[in-house]
Amino acid sequence: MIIVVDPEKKTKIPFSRGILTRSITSTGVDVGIAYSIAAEIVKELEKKNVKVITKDEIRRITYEKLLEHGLKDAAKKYLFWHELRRLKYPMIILLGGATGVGKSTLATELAFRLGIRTVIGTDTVREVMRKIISKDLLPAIHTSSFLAWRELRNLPKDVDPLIYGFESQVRYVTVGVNAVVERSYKEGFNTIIEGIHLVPGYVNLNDRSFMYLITVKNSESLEARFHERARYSLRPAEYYVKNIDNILRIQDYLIEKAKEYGIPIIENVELEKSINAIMSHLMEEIPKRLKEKGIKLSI
Ligand SMILES: Nc1ncnc2c1ncn2[C@@H]1O[C@H](COP(=O)(O)OP(=O)(O)O)[C@@H](O)[C@H]1O
Ligand SMILES: O=C(O)[C@@H](COP(=O)(O)O)OP(=O)(O)O
Repeated sequence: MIIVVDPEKKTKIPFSRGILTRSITSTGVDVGIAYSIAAEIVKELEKKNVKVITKDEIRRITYEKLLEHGLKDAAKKYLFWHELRRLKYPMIILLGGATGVGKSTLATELAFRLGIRTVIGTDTVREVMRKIISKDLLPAIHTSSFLAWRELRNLPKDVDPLIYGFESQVRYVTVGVNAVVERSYKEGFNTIIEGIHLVPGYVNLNDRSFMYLITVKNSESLEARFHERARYSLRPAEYYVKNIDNILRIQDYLIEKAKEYGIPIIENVELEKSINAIMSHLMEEIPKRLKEKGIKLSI
């Protein structure tokens, strides 16, 4: 067995091909190729009868192996994400977007790539609030975001009822969402929060938060997602398809807010491309924020 030591942190753990595969996958390399590169590295270490190795040595070997395989961009990303972990720079990534666009799917994949253990959905925050605050007290949170308008009485004359109702649910749920953001920031957790309630201008951003608006191209692709999701969840496609026009009107409103607040908009056509777009943006943005704090990445 090969033992991985970290003299700085005084840790000793058995070498895991799975851990190395995941850190290579975080660069966007296909998991199958990442696994075979990890296997190649293990084989070479065993051939040299290596018993103990440091994390820095693994990093160097992996970086060189990626270059050997012609994966120059992946090699650069590999060093970047490791440097970030060494710096202990906890990120709060926020994925907003209309119902069904792919937020939770992206959140799960991004968490895997970046080794982030905390993923929270705003619909979970809403569920907790529903338990605490009764429907009689706060009807707007006890229904879907795109139906909140139906629970309100005496709406002002000059407003769009759909957006007014949506904003009322967002305003209430954001109280809980901001509490999650604050705790993640204070505790220094890497966290991904995803949900319809992440609306630019409502959620409090900070120097370590990165918000993205996830969108779909059109009604047809959104409807396909509702049917796809219904295959493995109890959320019936019909319920969402029936409200698809209002859901897309909310998407138009979210796009306007994203433009107003300079939030990157990711049209979620292919999962891989969306993930790479978010990770590339993070790789550009994080060094800028670190530089503002006088910290230069050593890569
Ligand atoms: N880029 C994509 N291409 C195709 N299907 C996708 C993509 N992203 C998500 N999906 C599918 O669309 C459905 C809705 O995705 P989900 O993540 O549940 O949306 P949300 O969390 O935004 O409501 C899921 O079945 C998911 O597999
Ligand atoms: O309120 C809403 O629009 C959706 C948001 O969930 P996502 O589809 O965005 O995950 O929750 P629902 O009422 O379907 O439980």
